[in-house]
Amino acid sequence: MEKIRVYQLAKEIGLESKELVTTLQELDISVKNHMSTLSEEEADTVRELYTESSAKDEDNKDETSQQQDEKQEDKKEQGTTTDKPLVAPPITVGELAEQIGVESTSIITKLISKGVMANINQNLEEDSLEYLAQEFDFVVTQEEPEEDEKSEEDRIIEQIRSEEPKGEPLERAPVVTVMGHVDHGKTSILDSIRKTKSIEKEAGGITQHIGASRVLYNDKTVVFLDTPGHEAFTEMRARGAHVTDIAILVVAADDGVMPQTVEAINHAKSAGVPIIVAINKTDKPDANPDRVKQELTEYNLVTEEWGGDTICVSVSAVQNEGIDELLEMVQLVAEMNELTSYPQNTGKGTVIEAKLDKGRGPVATVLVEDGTLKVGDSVLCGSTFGNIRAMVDDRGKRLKQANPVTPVEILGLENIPEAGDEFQVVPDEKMAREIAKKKQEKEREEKLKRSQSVSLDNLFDQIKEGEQKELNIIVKGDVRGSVEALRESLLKLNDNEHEIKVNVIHAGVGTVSESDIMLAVASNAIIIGFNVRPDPNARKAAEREQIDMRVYRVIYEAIEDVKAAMAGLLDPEYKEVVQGQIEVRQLFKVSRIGTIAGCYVTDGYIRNNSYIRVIRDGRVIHEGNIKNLKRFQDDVKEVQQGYECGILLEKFNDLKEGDIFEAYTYEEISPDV
Ligand SMILES: Nc1nc2c(ncn2[C@@H]2O[C@H](COP(=O)(O)OP(=O)(O)OP(=O)(O)O)[C@@H](O)[C@H]2O)c(=O)[nH]1
Repeated sequence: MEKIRVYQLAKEIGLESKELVTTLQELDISVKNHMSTLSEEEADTVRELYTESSAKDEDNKDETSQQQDEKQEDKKEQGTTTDKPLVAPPITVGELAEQIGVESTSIITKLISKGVMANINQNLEEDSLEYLAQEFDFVVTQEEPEEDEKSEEDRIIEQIRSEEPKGEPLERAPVVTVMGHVDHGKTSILDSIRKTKSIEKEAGGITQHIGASRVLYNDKTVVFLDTPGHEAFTEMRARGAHVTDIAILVVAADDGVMPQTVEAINHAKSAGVPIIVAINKTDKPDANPDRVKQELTEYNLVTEEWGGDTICVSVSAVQNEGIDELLEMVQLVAEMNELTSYPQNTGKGTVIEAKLDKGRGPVATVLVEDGTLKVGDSVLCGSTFGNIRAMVDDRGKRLKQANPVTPVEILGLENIPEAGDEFQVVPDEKMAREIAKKKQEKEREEKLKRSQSVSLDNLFDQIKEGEQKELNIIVKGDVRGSVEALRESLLKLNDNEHEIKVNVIHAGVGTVSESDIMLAVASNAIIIGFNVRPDPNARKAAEREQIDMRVYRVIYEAIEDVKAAMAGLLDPEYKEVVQGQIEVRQLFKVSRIGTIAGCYVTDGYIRNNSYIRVIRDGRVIHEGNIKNLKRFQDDVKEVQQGYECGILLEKFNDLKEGDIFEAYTYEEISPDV
């Protein structure tokens, strides 16, 4: 039987897709969004309804809301406030999802069923929040910070915002990030979109690479962030910025789902950003889009033609094919999420990138997400400030003012802000300077206090204090089998009666990378590695961001540690401290002695009593002791970074050039007083 998509039927009967989705849901016809399909019969019912009886429709609505009211009453009666999560407004859909541990899409769906259209970056109104509290079992607190605890900055910004929103909301352009595995064609898709749809075609300008660019499709603008990949996306998120509205996941049709595809899926999901799949390279003879769709189902991305609600578009970036449909889908999803802004508000938004230009001083590209930014405005931008001296858009055009959502390069800041920093127009420069100074001090203090990120050591205390209701874990391992085994065992911990829920937000094969650390920061997660080590940059990032990262060689031990931490029984007396990284450059086989490794200390130092982990291609292949540490002919106690040395390991000779030794030791943890 012929099937029809919701948006097609909506077009046919002259309705907005979202209105039709709401009506269908009220009629108990199971649809998720505009891409869901309807049977001929269901479509006919709807057609009849719209031609015959709109009154009946109204009745249905009343009934549903009455039922909902009753349900809410019931819940109110049963409701206790003891162990429910506390949620304090103002809060966005995305933040709420994170706080109460549900998918943002579930919240959005619930809101739609109540006739409220929201996207994940939208602040929830009191009514909606109360309604969601009933549905998801949390408690809304009105906990405002004590008046005198509020910083000057909060007070001023609050005052500015208290007069908002001003005027009517206007539809705003969606902001899109392209993600996917290396070489699957992210840049090619972006290029093809820009080449065929760039606004410059109409305006005659020249594209400037300022970090984000606009394209025009169906007379509507779509903003693309120029740096593809989930790393940049999550780095911004880790800094608290929620810029992306939609993620395009690029998967090459001849290669299928690869490790970074999975990473991108999990990064987008944990941010609650809707995913549109672009199956690329469909021009290749060995392209197999069906295999890609099949593989995606493993990650709960089921294409709508197979009954799911994931939009998959076949494209060929090199032949510019499918690009129109891809943009059409982006606009449909944007329409469903009802992205709006208030151009009459004071300008605010997010920094996309920033640099120091020799001639022009600090230059930042910002996305104006709400309000209007004008030349001459005083702005607070992260912990710096300034007066906007000039603005240039992505076509190299000088602007006097910028509306949402325009990417603009701004000049006039005192210092270089960071990507992900928020900017806000404030009444005058003096105020901006004062607030910025206070903000810098506060940031310094906060940096010192930042040990509050979750760790197995403080988990139990946080559970007791009600701060932690779930434990997010990122699992990395050497082979898929062990990653899956570890993931499943961790999830089984949910069967026990612990007061905390374990979520594995990402599980992947390979070393722990910097992007895993960023995901951990953005999602307040710990990292468990199995037979893999972090790369040096990841280790430094984990230290800087104070992420709890643990590496095991036995699955059972990892599970036991998490279990013990949940029960408050983890009582580590020692912690591992990495001393240095050493590269094996040459091997000397000496009979009766063994293999001596000619090494170079690339980072830190090594001692003759260090423990050594031998790492090959990111995998741990041996752990043990040093038998001999030498500089030339002499035994030495320590060798520092930048020096060569000879190392003979105890009980291990199966070395290869290029192996990495990680030197480490254990330090006693002084008991808390
Ligand atoms: N045949 C064919 N080749 C494509 C298509 N899209 C991209 N390629 C090729 O695939 C290779 C990788 O494309 P990129 O666009 O650089 O891929 P990417 O995902 O941005 O790669 P990284 O930036 O390295 O992560 C290039 O050689 C492209 O020419 C396509 O639709 N068809």
